[in-house]
Amino acid sequence: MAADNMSLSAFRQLATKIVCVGRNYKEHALELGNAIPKKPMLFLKSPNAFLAEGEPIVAPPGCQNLHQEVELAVVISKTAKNVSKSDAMSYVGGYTVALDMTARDFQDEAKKSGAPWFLAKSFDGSCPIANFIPKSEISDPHNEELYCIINGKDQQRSRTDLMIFDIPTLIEYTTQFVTLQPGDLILTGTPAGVTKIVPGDVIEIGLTGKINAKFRVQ
Ligand SMILES: CC(=O)CC(=O)C(=O)O
Ligand SMILES: [Mg+2]
Repeated sequence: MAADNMSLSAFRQLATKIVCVGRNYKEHALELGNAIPKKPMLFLKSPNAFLAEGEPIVAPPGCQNLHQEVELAVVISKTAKNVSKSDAMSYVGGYTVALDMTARDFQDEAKKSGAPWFLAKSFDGSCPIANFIPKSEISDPHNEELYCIINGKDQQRSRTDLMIFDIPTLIEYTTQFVTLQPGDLILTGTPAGVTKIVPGDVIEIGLTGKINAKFRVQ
């Protein structure tokens, strides 16, 4: 399938991993009392995390503090290993907007004990995604406005040029360690404004003028 013609279901089927970048927006790192990273901070969600529009967001068992994190996601179009920054954008097939749903109480507990964030970040349905946007529709992914509206009110809104590490840097850094495959996603980190989500909430995410998706919390 042509990389610029991938449907949501196609990249969902192809993806073997969702690489997530943490603390890539200064204001978000600071709102949770975290240090600004000196190099990209990566963690992983499995493809079980994908959730499409129409499917409900459900907190994992025992979670008392579920947070939303809206993020610009990059869809990889071809096998990528040891890619240089200057070549990196040729490995991008398109974009989408995703929610990095986070069981914040699980994460806080894991941080205290030095345990992995796996259950806080990679529970089933923890990555609601909007539709695929072909690369040709976004001339500069670092010049877009990302938003998250909860129950009709703005909760997160930010320019993507505020990312600490840009997309070529993230691809170069990641592919030193991990081979990215067609359909894999890089979630580029969330801006400030994460908050507690409760059953009945309606979360709208998007890129201004380009894409919008709506999810209900069960
Ligand atoms: C503190 C976090 O959960 C990091 C993260 O996912 C982010 O987007 O930043
Ligand atoms: Mg995140």
